[in-house]
Amino acid sequence: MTAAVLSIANLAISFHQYERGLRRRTVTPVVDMSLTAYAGEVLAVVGASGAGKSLVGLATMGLLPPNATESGSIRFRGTLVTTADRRRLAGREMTLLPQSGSFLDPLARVDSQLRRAARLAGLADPAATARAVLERRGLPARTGRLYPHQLSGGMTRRVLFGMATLARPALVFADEPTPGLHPASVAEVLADIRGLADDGAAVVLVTHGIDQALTIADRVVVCRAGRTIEEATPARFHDSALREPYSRALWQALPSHGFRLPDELDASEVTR
Ligand SMILES: Nc1ncnc2c1ncn2[C@@H]1O[C@H](COP(=O)(O)OP(=O)(O)OP(=O)(O)O)[C@@H](O)[C@H]1O
Ligand code: NI
Repeated sequence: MTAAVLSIANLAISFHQYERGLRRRTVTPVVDMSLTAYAGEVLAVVGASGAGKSLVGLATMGLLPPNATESGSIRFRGTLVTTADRRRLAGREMTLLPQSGSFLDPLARVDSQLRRAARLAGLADPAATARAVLERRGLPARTGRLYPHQLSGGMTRRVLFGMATLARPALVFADEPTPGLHPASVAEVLADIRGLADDGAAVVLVTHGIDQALTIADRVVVCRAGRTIEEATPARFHDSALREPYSRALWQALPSHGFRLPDELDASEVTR
């Protein structure tokens, strides 16, 4: 039986901002998002820039800024989790795999950051874990002595991947882990993500690379303007099976389909 690791239902996220003159303004970038990620599966989350995908990841990890309010529910392994619960789970039983190395501390060497992550995850021997992560990710031991700015793009992403997976989390929320990487590294990231799911984790993969996601995902959720509007399997992610015009437009805009954009959608909304 596959178990739901993450279940998000009707999530809405608003921000309260004070404008000049102390007038309060509320913006609601996430209106109604629902998704479920199962153990052993890759759930791809796609949609235009600004649709609210990253905010869902931050909310899942309990990392929304203090001026955010949230409604709806988030369950981890069937249990409703508050923001405090999520923070306790983050870094241990669920992790965020961020897009860029700016997530790393620029002033700390790689090995000390890996040790810190291992301590946070409650692992017994942080130093041994740090060494093992480098080896498992195919990085020479001396990588540990380097600072983030001394890493190449491919090395950075291996370190981030190693950091996000060192405690074998039940859930990995990968937020656009591939942009800026050359094709060989992209293939490696995707294979690694598939491997995490095959080892039993639930993986949420936020991506603009729909064509690549379709090759490794079990299901695809389409978001638009703060709502999840449709879910499909890769086999049914095509013109004639998708229900929503917007989802069909995403499919039509895939490079393999010649960037054919319908008139009612402009290119900036569909591609990036
Ligand atoms: N702290 C904040 N205060 C106010 N608005 C915010 C805040 N953080 C995010 N937003 C807004 O929420 C919207 C959704 O942002 P989010 O980063 O989740 O989009 P996304 O779908 O991940 O986009 P992309 O594909 O470009 O990464 C954006 O319009 C953004 O400006
Ligand atoms: Ni994002």
